[in-house]
Amino acid sequence: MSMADYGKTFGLLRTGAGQTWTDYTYHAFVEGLKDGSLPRESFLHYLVQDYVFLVHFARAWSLGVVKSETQQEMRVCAQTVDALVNHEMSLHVKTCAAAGIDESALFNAAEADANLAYTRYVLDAGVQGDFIDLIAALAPCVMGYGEIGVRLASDKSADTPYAEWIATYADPDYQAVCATVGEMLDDAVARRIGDLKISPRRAAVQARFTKATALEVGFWQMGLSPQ
Ligand SMILES: Cc1ncc(C[n+]2csc(CCO)c2C)c(N)n1
Repeated sequence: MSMADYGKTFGLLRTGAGQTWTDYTYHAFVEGLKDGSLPRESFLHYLVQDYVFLVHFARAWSLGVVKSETQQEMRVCAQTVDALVNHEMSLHVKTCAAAGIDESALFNAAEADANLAYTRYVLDAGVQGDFIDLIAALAPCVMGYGEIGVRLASDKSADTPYAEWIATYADPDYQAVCATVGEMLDDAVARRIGDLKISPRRAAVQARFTKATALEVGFWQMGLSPQ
């Protein structure tokens, strides 16, 4: 198993999520990206939904700016908003354009229920809770794709048309984003909670993380069945 070090808090939450983490990072959609067996139609359906997802995730990371209590937190959240809006979404735009789907069609795409459930769950975690509640719900998305990218890129036997997608998340720049978010999560926990392992908040923080992980599973599942 690829085990990049994304911090102590992430490690604790990842272990705590148990089988749900494996269901997410070894989902049939992911294995289809790895060996190239994922139908193009499913990939495009996923990409269109993922564009809408990223719009709402940019809103959630913007809420992170609002909930920040340190300059480091504000900087990381603001940088993530920039990365999402000005960089990550361009892969989607480029790939979809090649398939004849333009950006306004992406922006106005009808949201699948699994997509709506996930993004609004994360936004609500931030509205209802503090910075930790929000980041615990955001972490599975960031680190999960980091783990998936590294594992899929290390399989040299794979001949897949999804190599560019894999390379995006295996890229050292993206791995650095995961490490930075992991460090910020550790610092945020130290500042507000102390030792999460013995904190009365542990169960609630774990629940946020595990629910967001389960919603990632639902998102892959949605990607497998184009409407
Ligand atoms: C369903 C779904 N989950 C996670 C990601 C990956 N991702 C979303 S926001 C973000 C942080 C900024 O780069 C990353 C890595 C995705 N694209 N789609």
